[in-house]
Amino acid sequence: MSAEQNTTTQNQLPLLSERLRASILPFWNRHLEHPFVVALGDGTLPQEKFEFYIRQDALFLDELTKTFGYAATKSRDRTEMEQFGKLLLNTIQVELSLHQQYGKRFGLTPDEMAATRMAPTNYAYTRHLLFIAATGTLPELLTAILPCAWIYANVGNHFTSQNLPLVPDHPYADWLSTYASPDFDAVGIWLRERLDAYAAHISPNEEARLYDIFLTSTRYEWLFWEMAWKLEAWPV
Ligand SMILES: Cc1ncc(CN)c(N)n1
Repeated sequence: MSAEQNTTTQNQLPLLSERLRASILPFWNRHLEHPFVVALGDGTLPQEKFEFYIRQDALFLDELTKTFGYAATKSRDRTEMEQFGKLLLNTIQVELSLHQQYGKRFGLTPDEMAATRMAPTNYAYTRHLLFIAATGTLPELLTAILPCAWIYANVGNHFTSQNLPLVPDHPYADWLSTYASPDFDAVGIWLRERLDAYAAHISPNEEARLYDIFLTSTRYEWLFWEMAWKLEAWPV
């Protein structure tokens, strides 16, 4: 089956997830061009910036984990509930533990990691996700968290498999290979499948809201790189 047939069925519109991504396409590749991401990929990112990112991201992942818990409460399908449970555990066991390993490598104690305060962008992004998780519909929630999985898989794959061979002793190889792994790719694919499965039951008003949510999460993902690049702090 060709890539085109894969995302569309004959004589039909592209799938909802593809339409959402098409709507933000001008922003999509800007993630790969962000100086934080470029330096992460070629291994030149100063440790201070990566450490800042890791500390913030550990706090982010605590909140992302909760969105999977909310998702399970909004589902009526046992297989889906089970998968949300797995995603919740996976976020803690794979992603958070990766961050803790980096923390250890940088000489940070778990207490120091936990004492980190959320920077403004991280706080705002996680409030956006938690608000939708708590008050939105399941398709809204899936749409809000989809850029997290999709963009990170895109970044991981960009710097590993096809495009740039990693330099020897790349300091962030573990991070890149986690997000380039087929297991992580599968998270985004599954979220897209679920969202596309709900698409037939979504009203035009609801669909317009999904575009807005998807754009907001995508913008916050970009702002998160920016936050770490600039070591963002509360101005007052
Ligand atoms: C900010 C952010 N977005 C997404 C991911 C990938 N779960 C992450 N670790 N951090």
